Amino acid sequence: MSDEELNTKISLCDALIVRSGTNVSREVFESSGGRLKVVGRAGVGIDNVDLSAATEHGCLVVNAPTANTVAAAEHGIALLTAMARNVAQADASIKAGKWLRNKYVGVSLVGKTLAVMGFGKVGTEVARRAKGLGMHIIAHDPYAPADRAHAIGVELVSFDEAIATADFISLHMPLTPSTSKILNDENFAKMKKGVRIINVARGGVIDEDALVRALDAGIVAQAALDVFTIEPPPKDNILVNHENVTVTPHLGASTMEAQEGVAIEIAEAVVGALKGELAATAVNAPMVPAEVLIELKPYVTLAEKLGRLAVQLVAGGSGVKKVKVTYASARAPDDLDTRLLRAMVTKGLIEPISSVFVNLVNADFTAKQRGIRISEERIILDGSPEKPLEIIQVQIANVESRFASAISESGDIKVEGKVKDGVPHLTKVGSFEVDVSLEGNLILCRQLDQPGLIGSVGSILGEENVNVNFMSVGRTAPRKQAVMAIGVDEKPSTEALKKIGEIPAVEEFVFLALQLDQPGLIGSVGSILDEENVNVNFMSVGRTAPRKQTVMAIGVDEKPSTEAMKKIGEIPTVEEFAMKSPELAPVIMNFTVKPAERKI
Ligand SMILES: NC(=O)C1=CN([C@@H]2O[C@H](COP(=O)(O)OP(=O)(O)OC[C@H]3O[C@@H](n4cnc5c(N)ncnc54)[C@H](O)[C@@H]3O)[C@@H](O)[C@H]2O)C=CC1
Ligand SMILES: O=C(O)C(=O)COP(=O)(O)O
Repeated sequence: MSDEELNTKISLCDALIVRSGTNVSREVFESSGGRLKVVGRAGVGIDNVDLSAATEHGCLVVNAPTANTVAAAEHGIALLTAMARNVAQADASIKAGKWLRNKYVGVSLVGKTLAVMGFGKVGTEVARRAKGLGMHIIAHDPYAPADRAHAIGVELVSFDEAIATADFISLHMPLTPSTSKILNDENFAKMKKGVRIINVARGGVIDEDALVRALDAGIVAQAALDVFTIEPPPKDNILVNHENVTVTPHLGASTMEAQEGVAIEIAEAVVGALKGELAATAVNAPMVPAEVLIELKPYVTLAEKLGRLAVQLVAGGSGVKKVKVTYASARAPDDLDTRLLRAMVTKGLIEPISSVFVNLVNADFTAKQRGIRISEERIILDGSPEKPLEIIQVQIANVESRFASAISESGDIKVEGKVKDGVPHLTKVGSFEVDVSLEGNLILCRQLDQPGLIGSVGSILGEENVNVNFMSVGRTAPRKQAVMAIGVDEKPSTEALKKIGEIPAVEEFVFLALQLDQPGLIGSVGSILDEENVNVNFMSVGRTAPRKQTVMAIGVDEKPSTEAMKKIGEIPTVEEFAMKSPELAPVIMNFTVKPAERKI
């Protein structure tokens, strides 16, 4: 596809898998209209993917970092040996009808010094193989641990020492702003006369014009290049046509084995990412191992809900700028990765007040863009660190609240929660202790503590058919002020909320939506049938738990058209459905709908 074609078609895609030849630019993310969720790079180098744009759009980027390592290293060795013995040039001359034994006298490798620049995966494998050829290996890598190098008999040296002492220099660092054109006129001048250069990393790490000058001046005797600043290079490229340069068209990863390996590695990573799993090879998001993720799952939900709750307590007009998240845990700080939790608090804080989609990838970016500063604090508890966390607390500073009781002694909006039996609970609002599971929506209500109040609120909600799933009252002292937290499945009508506000003992109250509204399933099915003039004579919904899976049974007088059935099947929340033949009518339907567990 051309760039234009990719930009046009990308809005139809949830995922994109590329090699180095596709430029995944900012325009690609912008053209995707938010649909693109993951970019998979079937290889190592991600310099062809605009990572900042991906991050800003909440699009995960994953790569396949290991499956082509050996292929790239083998190609590096192939270029090294081919260059030293003029294999490519000699081959071309013979095919041109010549027999030039004197012209193509080579150099030996044994005993020569090879500088491996970038001692990562490929660099290490090149070093191992070159040792087998009897070469002396030095390496330069500012981030590689010296003991890993020592373990395979390689000495880590400074950049200047590496380039000044080497007979051969092999490049294996990524292309970044700090490695761009790192081999330039100044550095070629420091090299041993007659040095030979191999590049299977990225063309951009060499200043190609400077390399031509160094070749012409005899500083560099030969170069072998698999990669170029512009790929494919223009036909009249001086470097490509230079006598002393051996070139291949970016073949480092191109073996049958490596391509099969990266294909599998990237397919698994992309499928995992689309299922919402965190990829182990994520490039622009924290990598969280699967076992940590399982353990943190309920805390992740708690963090998001606390953020969602806290921001809805902020009075309109007061901007959220400073947020503090406090984690109380018996675990040592480096034993608890809070990046995921912080990202989820951010998601909870931002989503109710904007249309931005926030995920682990763009949480920090989005917060920064909106000028929200999120700081974190740890409280180390005594005791056994079986649970990763005891308490998560979210505080919003310098704001007014719609619910004055949410303001703590320190003047901040403060909410606190715990995970109990795997379920997130709200345990504190301001300085009031409460205990309410954060499964549905929430009504917070401050009242004078007096008998009969719970009953009044309960019956207003009951009349409205609003299911109360949890209720908890925390008070400062008996018959003084109390905060009542009521968990409700549905949003009560404005009328019902007004009635609650009118109960004389209620001093203030607030309704907080903790989950995004789901599309009305009953309404969707109903209107499809209505359009078709199909009379619905019965409808019943039974569910296992609020907002979980539901089975809906619909009695209809007429048989809906195939078209209508198809439309029902296409409603996104419908997982499966079937129609019993109307010929079997009358059908006696028996439903056993378990009442939702009530605490009052
Ligand atoms: N020609 C081809 O087909 C292939 C090319 N590659 C390229 O090879 C390079 C290396 O890949 P891997 O070894 O898998 O990556 P890697 O991430 O394992 O290793 C890169 C190493 O470079 C080091 N490094 C970073 N900045 C440096 C600097 N300024 N000076 C020296 N070292 C520095 C890093 O610390 C790291 O150890 C990448 O550029 C990659 O894109 C990889 C596979 C195939
Ligand atoms: O993995 C890399 O970094 C490579 O350079 C391989 O690129 P390719 O997938 O062969 O276009």
